[in-house]
Amino acid sequence: MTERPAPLVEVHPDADTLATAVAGELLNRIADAQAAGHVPDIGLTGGTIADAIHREIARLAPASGVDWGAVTFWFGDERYVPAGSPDRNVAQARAAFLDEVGSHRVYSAPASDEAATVEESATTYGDTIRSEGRGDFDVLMLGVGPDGHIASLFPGHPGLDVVDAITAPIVDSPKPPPSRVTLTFEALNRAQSVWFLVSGDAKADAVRRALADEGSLAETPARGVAGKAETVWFLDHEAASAL
Ligand SMILES: O=C1O[C@H](COP(=O)(O)O)[C@@H](O)[C@H](O)[C@H]1O
Repeated sequence: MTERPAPLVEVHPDADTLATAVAGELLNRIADAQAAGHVPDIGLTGGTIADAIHREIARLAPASGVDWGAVTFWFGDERYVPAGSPDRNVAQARAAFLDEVGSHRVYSAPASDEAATVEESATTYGDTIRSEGRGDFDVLMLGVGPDGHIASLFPGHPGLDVVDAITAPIVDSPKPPPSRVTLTFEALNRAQSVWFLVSGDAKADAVRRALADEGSLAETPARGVAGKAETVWFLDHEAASAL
């Protein structure tokens, strides 16, 4: 990775205030990009704090001035399960805000009833990124697991070693469901802004390891991603408690 700005840490009192702050900041970024004549590419994530942020986006959307037809949404990872499954990250985001705001520029890896294999799903998603996107996210949001995983890049997992590809199939994820598609480090590190979203004391040690001066990417995959223009860790007090 080329030299990147040092990460910033922004600590909020609790998960609710964190969600409101991130949602408001994202809406501002999208509106500013659109005002400058740009159609931003935004990377979404799954997970608990992401869901709270998405619901805040829906609440704040009417006053945001965002043109929902002029912003493209992607997912850092997706679960290879049937399209109707609530386990799909895209299903979670659609239910929380995408359907409500009427966003149609939404891309995720094909579901298990849309692609014959998880490998095919990963290849198709990579092709879609090349054909429909710039491959350079304006803002990429990433949840972080208690083990330090981001997207579907898990500690000690072969997915960490994929190079020369922007997507990878994951067949034995330690967190269910086992079959997933993830963006690789190579793709994640093309983002201008990377925002890590973390709440709860169960993740405090992962946050500490990710931000420590020394440490291994194999143990804490979150260490392997940084934005070209900025990296911000949005934390609540509990997630920041080991810093
Ligand atoms: O499996 C996943 O987990 C992480 C974090 O989820 P959380 O429930 O611990 O918040 C998420 O960022 C990732 O996109 C997802 O597929």
